[in-house]
Amino acid sequence: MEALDYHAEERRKAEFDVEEMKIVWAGSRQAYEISDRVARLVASDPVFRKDNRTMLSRKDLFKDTLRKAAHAWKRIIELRLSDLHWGMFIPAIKGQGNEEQQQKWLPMAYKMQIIGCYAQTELGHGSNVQGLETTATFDPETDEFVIHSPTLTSNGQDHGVHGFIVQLRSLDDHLPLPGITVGDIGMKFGSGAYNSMDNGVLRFDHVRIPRDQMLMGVSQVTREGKFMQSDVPRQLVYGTMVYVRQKIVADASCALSRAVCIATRYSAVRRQFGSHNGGPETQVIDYKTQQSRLFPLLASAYAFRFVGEWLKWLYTDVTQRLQANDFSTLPEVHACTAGLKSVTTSATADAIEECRKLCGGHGYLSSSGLPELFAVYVPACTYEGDNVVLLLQVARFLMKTVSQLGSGKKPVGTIAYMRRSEHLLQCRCEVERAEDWLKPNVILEAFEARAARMSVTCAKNLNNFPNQEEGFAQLATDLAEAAVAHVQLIIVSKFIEKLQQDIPGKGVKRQLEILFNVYALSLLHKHLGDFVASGCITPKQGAIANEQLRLLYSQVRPNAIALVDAFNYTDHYLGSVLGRYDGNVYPKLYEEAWKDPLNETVVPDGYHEYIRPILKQHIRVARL
Ligand SMILES: Cc1cc2nc3c(=O)[nH]c(=O)nc-3n(C[C@H](O)[C@H](O)[C@H](O)COP(=O)(O)OP(=O)(O)OC[C@H]3O[C@@H](n4cnc5c(N)ncnc54)[C@H](O)[C@@H]3O)c2cc1C
Repeated sequence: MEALDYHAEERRKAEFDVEEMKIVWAGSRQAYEISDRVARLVASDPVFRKDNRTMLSRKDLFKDTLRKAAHAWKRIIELRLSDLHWGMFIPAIKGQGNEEQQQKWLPMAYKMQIIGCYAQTELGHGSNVQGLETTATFDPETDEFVIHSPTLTSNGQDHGVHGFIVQLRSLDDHLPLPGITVGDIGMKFGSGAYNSMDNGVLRFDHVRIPRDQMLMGVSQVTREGKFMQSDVPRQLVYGTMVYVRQKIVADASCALSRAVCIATRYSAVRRQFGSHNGGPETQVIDYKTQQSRLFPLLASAYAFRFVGEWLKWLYTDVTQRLQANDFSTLPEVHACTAGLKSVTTSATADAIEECRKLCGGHGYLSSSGLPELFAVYVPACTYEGDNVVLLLQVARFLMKTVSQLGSGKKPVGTIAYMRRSEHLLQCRCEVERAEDWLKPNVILEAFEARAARMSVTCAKNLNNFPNQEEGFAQLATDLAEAAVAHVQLIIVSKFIEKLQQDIPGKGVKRQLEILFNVYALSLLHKHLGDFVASGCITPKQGAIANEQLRLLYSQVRPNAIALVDAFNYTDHYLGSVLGRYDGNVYPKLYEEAWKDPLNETVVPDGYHEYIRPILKQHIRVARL
């Protein structure tokens, strides 16, 4: 019997080759084949079952996650799959360790003979790394460091923040070693999500480690206790930073596309109002308000995917330059990756919540998959640099660039547009009709002009303060907004570069052009105040952009289901009744409800104890 597909009609409407779009989304045919194979392997393996997660206690959830991780590791070895992406421990050794240390620690870490974490944040300090209080004091008599928290002892000299490898637990019985207090920080946001793992709480009480366990890639302490910078330039650590941020941006496109896939499929199944003569009600995806909330998110998922792809290239480029002792692009790369981390993660966190609302009341059910996705995703706005703190770093870079404009120092890479600041500060947008807003060069210039003008205005306003730091503190909000404008320009320009490539497949490029226009014009609409206030466009041109956006939504509509099918997500990966590939939502929602332990008895536990006595009592009306 042929399987039911409630989305079949939607899929027939698609105007492009979905299989080809899957390859564009994955980045290459090979990447597509690998991700498809791994996703199917995981989906068909009962150990990776996840439909019961929200019913498990914290301890069972944690243990179940360990079981899955161990099984995943076993399967990776059995099937000879290549590297997993390791979060922070391995990148820290790679980025901060010297060659000898890398040779010693990395093979063990890759084989999981040692499992590490990255412990930097303290209760008192996260963003302000210089404010960390744990100390490492060198003892020349024993050739050891004494690691201690909080600050009690010191040799009187502060040499800044450095990485150390400290063994926390015994490799035999997993007990914490002497002087180490280690545990879990406590229950975290949401059910499932980060509660499936332990985020550590850790204290050191005069813990001694050999001197060579200080990560000595960029600075070192000699046998005599002399602190020295190594010959290797400090900037080398930036390679690791670009790698980690590139991964975070790629994760943003995954989380966002996952939420959008659920909301789009459900919006095509869900019907409300509009029935004529007993006919079917309107699919909610046909409401313009639904489209104007959903389609920009769909377009953002593609935009983040492409900028993430470009970041992979940037990582290779930076690595090659660093090896050749060329540090010229580092400030720009640092600002660009910090900004992209901030903007893509904030947008994704907001988008997941919007997708929950787009699914109405059912979006609030755990079985929609959205609550856990939200809980898992939102800390990305905080870890690896708080998003606001990162934007302010970008703003500092922008202010420096503006201040150097007259000096002959040419801005490079993603800030190269500032070379044309004279033009961008006075150019006029030439849009007269709605279709003028479809031209990539028109959009690009509007975004460049907005970013340049906001930065230059901030730089001018800073001069009104007695000193730069005071100005920076007072104007922080404007500066963060200027940084957002700069980063959105980067995303828009990388989408344009993607469209300039050869993209095969019937109708594929056309769909991407439509999505590009939706992405850029919806941003323009959202930030209309910036564009108009900085004089980049007139209010009328803003209204015309909105008109064009409405037309674009109608073009996305018939392709919406196919555009989310192109993500190639298995039902197992989505973990959502609402986002099922076949759209068979209602019977499955009903089935899910009966799995809840509350439904194990028809009379809930607690009724006889608490509710019945109230119902059966003779209520005495008291006179006050
Ligand atoms: C799920 C999760 C996993 C984590 N994993 C790790 C890990 O493995 N290892 C590790 O070491 N740490 C980890 N962390 C900690 C994380 O890196 C820090 O929480 C993060 O760097 C933010 O620092 P903070 O907590 O000090 O925030 P704060 O800096 O205290 O932020 C509080 C508020 O102050 C604002 N703020 C701070 N400074 C400024 C400023 N200069 N100007 C304007 N506003 C400012 C922020 O925007 C924010 O709104 C993890 C955190 C989470 C949530």
